[in-house]
This record gives sequence, C-alpha cells and structure tokens, in this order.
Amino acid sequence: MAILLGSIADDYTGASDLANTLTKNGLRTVQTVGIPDPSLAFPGVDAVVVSLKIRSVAADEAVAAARKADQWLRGRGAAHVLYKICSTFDSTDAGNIGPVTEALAQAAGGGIVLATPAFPETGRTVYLGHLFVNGRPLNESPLKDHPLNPMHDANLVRVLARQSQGAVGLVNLATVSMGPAAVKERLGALSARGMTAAIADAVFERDLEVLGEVALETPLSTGASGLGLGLARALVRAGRTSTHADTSDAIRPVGGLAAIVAGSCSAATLKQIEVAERSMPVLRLDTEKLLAGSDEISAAIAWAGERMSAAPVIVAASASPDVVSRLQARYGREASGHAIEAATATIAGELVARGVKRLVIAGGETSGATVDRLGIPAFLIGPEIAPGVPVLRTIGNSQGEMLMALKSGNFGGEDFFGAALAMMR
Ligand SMILES: Nc1ncnc2c1ncn2[C@@H]1O[C@H](COP(=O)(O)OP(=O)(O)OP(=O)(O)O)[C@@H](O)[C@H]1O
Ligand SMILES: O=C(O)[C@@H](O)C(=O)CO
Repeated sequence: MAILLGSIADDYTGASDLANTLTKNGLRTVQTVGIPDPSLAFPGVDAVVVSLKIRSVAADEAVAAARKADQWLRGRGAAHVLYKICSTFDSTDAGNIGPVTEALAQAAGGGIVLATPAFPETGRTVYLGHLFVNGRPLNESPLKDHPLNPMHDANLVRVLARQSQGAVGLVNLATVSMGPAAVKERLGALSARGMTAAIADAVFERDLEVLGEVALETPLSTGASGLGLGLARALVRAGRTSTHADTSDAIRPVGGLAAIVAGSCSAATLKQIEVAERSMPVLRLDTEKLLAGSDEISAAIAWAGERMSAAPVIVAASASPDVVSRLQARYGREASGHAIEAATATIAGELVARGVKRLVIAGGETSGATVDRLGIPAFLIGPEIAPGVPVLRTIGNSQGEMLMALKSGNFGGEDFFGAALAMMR
C-alpha cells in the first residue's frame, strides 16, 4: 500500500512526537529508525516517520542522510514529505534546517517551501516570524542555554536565512487567517520574488489546518508536530484515510524491569527528575568524573543492578546550565555531549541486558544514542503520555518486545516519569 504521508525527523524523540500527533489525528503511523530493512513489512500504514539523528551533525552529513530517506519514502508512494524539525527550531548558523530543506526541495523539483515550528499544544507559537516558547521569545526561553544549540534569535526568518543559500520570506498571521487561497497567493508572490522558503505564522491549531491543507499540495514542508497535525487533518478531511488509528495493540504489557535514563539538561527534565526523586531512587552521574575517565559507567550499572528488581530507578547525567558550561569549557561542546551520550547509552544498554523491558529516555540526542545502541529498527505508536510523547512498542529488536518512551527535553509535566511508568506495564 502506498504511504500517504512521509516524514524525515531530525531526531528520534522528535520522530515519536510527530508519530504521536499523526496517530492522534487519524493516520496509522509507524516510526522507523533510519531506512528500514526490506524484511520489515508495514501493511495498512498511512504514514511513516523515518527517524534520523541529523540535528547536530555536519550539514553535508545531514543532507546525505535526509536525501536517502526522502528517496525511500518517495519510492513508497509518499507524494508529500514533512521534514520534522524541533518546535524550538534547534539549529545553528551552519544548519541543519536550511541545508536539508534546500536539498530536499531541489530533489523534489524546486518550489518555495513552507516552514513553521509552531506547535500550540506545547506552547510553541509563531507570530510575525518570531517564535515564542510558552509565551516567551525563543531567545529569552530556556533554549538560550541549550547544551548543543543555544538559541539567541527569535526571528526565524533571520535564523533560517542565515543557514540558507536562498532568500526566506514570511507568511504572516493576517494572511493565514484568510485561509488556504490567501496563503497560496502569498507563497506564489514570494516565489516570484525569488524566495525559496517561507516561515509561516501559526498561533492556533486552526492556523495549522490552513497551512497543512496548502502544504499537502506541495511536495515538501518543514515543520514540527503542529504542521503534522495540519497535514493529517487535511488528509482525513479529504477522505483519504480512516479517522481512527488504534493504539491498543502497542500498549499490551511486556512485564520485566523498568528504568529511566536522562541526558537532557532542559529546565523541564531537571524539574521532572527533582519530582521523581521523591518517590524513586535517582543516581546523578558525576559527569566531570565521567569525562575525566573514571569508572562512573560501571558504578552506575552496579548501583542500578542492586535496586531495580525492587522498583524502577533513574540514572541521570542531566545538570544545570552552569555545570554544563563548565564541562563544555574544559572538554568542548560536542566532545562532552557525545561522550555523555555514549555513556548514558551504554548504561541503558546494560540495564536492558539485565532485564529492563520498560525504558524511558529523556533527551533527543540521548534517545538517539540509546536506540542505536539497542539496535531497534522501528516502533509501533501507543497512547500519549503527555503532549508530544507516546508510549512506543519496539518492533524487530533482538531483546524482544519492549515498551519505551522517548521524551523530548522540554516536554512533559512535572510528574512525567511517574505518569510514563504508570502507563507502561
Ligand atoms: N552534565 C552534563 N554536562 C554537559 N553536557 C551534558 C550533561 N548531561 C548531558 N549532557 C549532554 O547534553 C545534551 C542534551 O541533549 P539531548 O538532545 O539529549 O537533550 P535535550 O536537548 O534536552 O532534548 P531535545 O533535543 O529532545 O530537546 C546531550 O549531548 C548530553 O550528552
Ligand atoms: O518538536 C519538538 O519540540 C520535539 O519533537 C523535538 O524535536 C525535540 O527534540
């Protein structure tokens, strides 16, 4: 069966966020990790979200991986591909949102690309091209302290232009509120002026419904889950798919032990760990010692091994912005990030080898490293734990079926970890 909608996600948590949104809005969706092996069949699926780990790699590497995923999706019938980026537009002046969008647009035959990270359900809105995170401009939000891509400019027209070859325009809220015809006309006018991408404002879901309808008529869009919502609703409205995607199969109990591994240093994750610490054992890794080469990894595995048969445990590298800056100043931003991701992935892998079947990971890069380490090829999408975070059921991995949740750094309420474990039996 042909895929109705394809998506290339720039990280794994973002992929599960989008897969959750598409499922909630009526598309039967599977999340794959990279391009799936031909032996994995996905009958009766409307949408496939290919998870890549290309948010924080060199732009040429991101472009090459995205192009391959795009070819695979188009080869399976996807007439529209959504390049799923972070709702906080995580990127740097070197990319990768601009270079990947331009490469995919070129492969699709050119044309202006509609782009918006708006996702109102999680407080991400775009007005006059400026991104607000829970009402605060992006550059004043906790994203200003992100360990890998601190965001210092809320004007996305400017941000995207700095990482693009082509010029970037704006489709403002006044135009979006006039409906699909007005948006199309504006895109046509921007394209006639040589613009190759346009940031679109969106404050409410109805704005994303308008943008989804317009985007669906084009081969490519760039956005977060909000645009996914718009695309899914447009497909359902057009009668091209069912209006209900069942998640009950994905949530069947798996038993086994449960653990949480956190590498996200976002304000939300730090609070969630603090709250969880009141009811479960938490090991805070000493990341300075870890980077200095001491045996923190074995110590963490032993610590968890002694406790987790009695109750779920949390192992966290997560630290406050001042600790992160200190470490980065000494070891470099990328080197420290990657070394800690490798450590948390090793710890998670060893916990799974010791009987963990229900695993929650906090942080996009952290999730990517862990899922790769576990060799998981794909996920079925279960019910939502919190906006943007579904329960996932692994498909095709050697450890047998597991339940997982990949939590984007900034997502989830204060009791996210308790809520996740309550749904994963
Ligand atoms: N104590 C620490 N000091 C420095 N870096 C750390 C520390 N703990 C974790 N890190 C690194 O910070 C980065 C956090 O990125 P990650 O994508 O996992 O979380 P996030 O950015 O909050 O999540 P998302 O991408 O979903 O928004 C990782 O590279 C991780 O290894
Ligand atoms: O869009 C978001 O905010 C998330 O899905 C994400 O990509 C964080 O890694």
